[in-house]
Amino acid sequence: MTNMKTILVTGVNGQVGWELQRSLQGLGRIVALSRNEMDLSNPDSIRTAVRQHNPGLIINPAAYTAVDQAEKEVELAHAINGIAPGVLAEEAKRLNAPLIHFSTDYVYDGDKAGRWLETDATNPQSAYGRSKLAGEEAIRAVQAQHLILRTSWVYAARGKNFLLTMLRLAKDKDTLGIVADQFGAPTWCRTLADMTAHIVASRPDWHEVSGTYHFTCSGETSWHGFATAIFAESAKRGNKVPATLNTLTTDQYPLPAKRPKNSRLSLDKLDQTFGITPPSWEQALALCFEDIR
Ligand SMILES: NC(=O)C1=CN([C@@H]2O[C@H](COP(=O)(O)OP(=O)(O)OC[C@H]3O[C@@H](n4cnc5c(N)ncnc54)[C@H](OP(=O)(O)O)[C@@H]3O)[C@@H](O)[C@H]2O)C=CC1
Ligand SMILES: Cc1cn([C@H]2C[C@H](O)[C@@H](COP(=O)(O)OP(=O)(O)O[C@H]3O[C@@H](C)C(=O)[C@@H](O)[C@H]3O)O2)c(=O)[nH]c1=O
Ligand SMILES: [Mg+2]
Repeated sequence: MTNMKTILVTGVNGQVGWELQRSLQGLGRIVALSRNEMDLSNPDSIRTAVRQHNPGLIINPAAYTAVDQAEKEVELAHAINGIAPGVLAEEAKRLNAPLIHFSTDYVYDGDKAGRWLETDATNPQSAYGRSKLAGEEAIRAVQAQHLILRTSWVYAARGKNFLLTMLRLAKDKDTLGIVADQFGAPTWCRTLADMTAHIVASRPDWHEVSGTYHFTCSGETSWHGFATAIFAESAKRGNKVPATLNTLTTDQYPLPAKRPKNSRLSLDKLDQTFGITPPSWEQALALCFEDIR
């Protein structure tokens, strides 16, 4: 089709960027760029690439996602996660195109009793979380049409993630210790990509829906619960799994960056605005295992 709009996707080799190419098929002419084609740490590179393709929609799943490393590379993380989203928003505004951006549960401090609402105060506890919050604020300041989609605990059958770390550790360890006092929703990258495509396909009034949304699989668990489910799925497929999964407290697994204890995000706004009820994290995990085989 000649009159299909161009959809520009950043970070094509990332977990979510990779799946977006697949899920967006048929919704536009997809231009999915790697770091070589658009370097988010360089605003001029961003402007040049956007102006070359003149997209009708920009989707930005690219990010600096190494949470512990970000404590040491604060400036680089800030450039990619904090500055670049604002530049993309300015470019989107010039083109009168919406920007769909991904953010994180790590913008919250994790100290709430119940599920977080999008209207709750943010208070990031890590350099990564602060950089992602800066990116959100930069987008909102531009006042372009945008969706900021806060997701959590993203995994895939490829890339770097907790699921693949667990499967790797299982190969030579019989006992693992896993944090059991941090709660959230593991989210399959394909669920994210499919829900994003669903929103795009529904052709919303972008001005009306502009704003910030929680965007995860349904349900909740701890990292220990997630690991337990991962090994249950893996064992079903005849793989060797650890005999013992010990529960750890956060204090027993010290890391450079502080993680939120409660990352449980309310999905009510997503349902009310777009009529989306995400699959449970358990359902999505089983489907992801089909993809690994
Ligand atoms: N992973 C998670 O658990 C969570 C992620 N999120 C957010 O969701 C989004 C998607 O995350 P996910 O797919 O997991 O991320 P990944 O780490 O899998 O992918 C990130 C992508 O960003 C690219 N990238 C990094 N730096 C640059 C740069 N300077 N210029 C251009 N591209 C760059 C990487 O490129 P390259 O391949 O070359 O390294 C990579 O392809 C991000 O916004 C992230 O903050 C939110 C909550 C949880
Ligand atoms: C490998 C391992 C981790 N853990 C714990 C540490 C930590 O609390 C938790 C998760 O560890 P990870 O380092 O994989 O997760 P982390 O990199 O913090 O994952 C985060 O990434 C960013 C990008 C986000 O936006 C977040 O939503 C979240 O997904 O599991 C164990 O308890 N035992 C282990 O053997
Ligand atoms: Mg990590």
